[in-house]
Amino acid sequence: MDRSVRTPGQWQDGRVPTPAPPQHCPTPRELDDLELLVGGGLAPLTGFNEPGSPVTLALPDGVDGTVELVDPEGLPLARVTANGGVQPLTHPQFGPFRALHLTPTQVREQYAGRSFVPVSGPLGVDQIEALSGEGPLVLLALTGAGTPEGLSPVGLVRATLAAAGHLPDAAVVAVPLASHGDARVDHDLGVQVVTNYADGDRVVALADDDSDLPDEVAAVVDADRPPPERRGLVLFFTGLSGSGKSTIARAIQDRVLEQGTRTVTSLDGDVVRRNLSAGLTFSKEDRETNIRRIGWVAAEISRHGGVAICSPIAPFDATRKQVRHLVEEAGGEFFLVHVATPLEECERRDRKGLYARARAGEIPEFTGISSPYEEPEDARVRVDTTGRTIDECVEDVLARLRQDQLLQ
Ligand SMILES: Nc1ncnc2c1ncn2[C@@H]1O[C@H](COP(=O)(O)OS(=O)(=O)O)[C@@H](OP(=O)(O)O)[C@H]1O
Ligand SMILES: Nc1ncnc2c1ncn2[C@@H]1O[C@H](COP(=O)(O)OP(=O)(O)O)[C@@H](O)[C@H]1O
Repeated sequence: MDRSVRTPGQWQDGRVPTPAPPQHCPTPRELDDLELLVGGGLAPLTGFNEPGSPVTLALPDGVDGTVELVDPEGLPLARVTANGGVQPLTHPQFGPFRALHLTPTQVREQYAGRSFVPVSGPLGVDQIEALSGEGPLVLLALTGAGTPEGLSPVGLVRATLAAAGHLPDAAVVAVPLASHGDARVDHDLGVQVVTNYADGDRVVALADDDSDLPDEVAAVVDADRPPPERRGLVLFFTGLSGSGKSTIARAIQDRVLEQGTRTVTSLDGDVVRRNLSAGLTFSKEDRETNIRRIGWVAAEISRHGGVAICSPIAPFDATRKQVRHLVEEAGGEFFLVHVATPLEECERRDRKGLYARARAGEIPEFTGISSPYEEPEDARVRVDTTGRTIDECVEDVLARLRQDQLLQ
């Protein structure tokens, strides 16, 4: 028999392959928990969803058996069984400072006998001074989602390395201890993780400190979290068709370009629909996809310190909040403007004749006529353009931007 020929659905040795489990990409918090679970940092916990444990994993509806957890690039990291048990598959290999992500066992091999210092923010000169008499140290940079104070996870490692340069003998280890949204829980979990890393060696708690940062640390903080006027900014206009979003957005874009200190990308509703979102309809689902795409691009722009000006209708509150979350996670500032021109005025303008066609039933699911618009309650500026000049409306937005020190 030719062993190279397999009956479809059979391995070479005749076994029938079991179907691959569904894949799921966890949240950043869950990915951090997974890394600690697999490495033994959360011992005695070894799996997700143990009774009373904050280390939980939420799976999409309809997924209840074994699941393969993948990182955002699709690399399979672990299999998780229905009861939360974790079987590791691959260790994450990429990501900044990956070499500093050690397990408690690796830390034992390299640094047993040192004193351990949990670090969640940039170290000030007084804290460094206090640590300099403590002998050989391991600075545990607590980089998990939501834990670093005023810094990104990478920024915290860079700031801790800069501080270590001021100490006689300090190694830095990155520990992805994530916040679970409750101070008490976070504290208890932190103690558990740090105890696992120190394994009986001394733990040194940092005293509160409002002293200056050493120059090298301050430079890291400044680059990682620039002041508002240099931080990435997403100016997001929402409102009915014809309310004035594009008109105001274009004028503001010109003002920012005239100042010459920022790069600007425009993500106008109509333009996006001809490019990034070509082919999408105006169903609720497609509108949400459209806004999430705009939000994703805008968040990336803000991550690099640029200004993104978006002007889609964006009628759904939950989708707008998702965009806010994406942008804030990227370190950008999300500035929502509600162009609150009432339907009657938009319909009176009817620049493109769309309202008339929608009323005639020629355009289904038209916002304000046959599709809902959910008014935002979290807008920083609300502008009703009725009876006002374009300049007045633009000034309303610019004034608030200046007040919040987001533009000069
Ligand atoms: N059914 C329906 N409902 C609303 N709008 C419609 C519709 N069909 C076409 N148009 C035109 O498409 C523009 C809105 O696209 P957006 O991408 O901003 O909409 S959404 O945010 O995805 O809801 C909108 O442009 P603006 O006037 O710039 O808002 C309309 O000209
Ligand atoms: N104060 C104002 N601010 C903005 N647009 C105004 C104002 N007054 C009248 N308009 C007019 O209303 C229309 C708004 O269209 P547009 O900016 O394309 O709206 P949208 O992008 O929300 O669909 C334009 O023709 C604009 O000239």
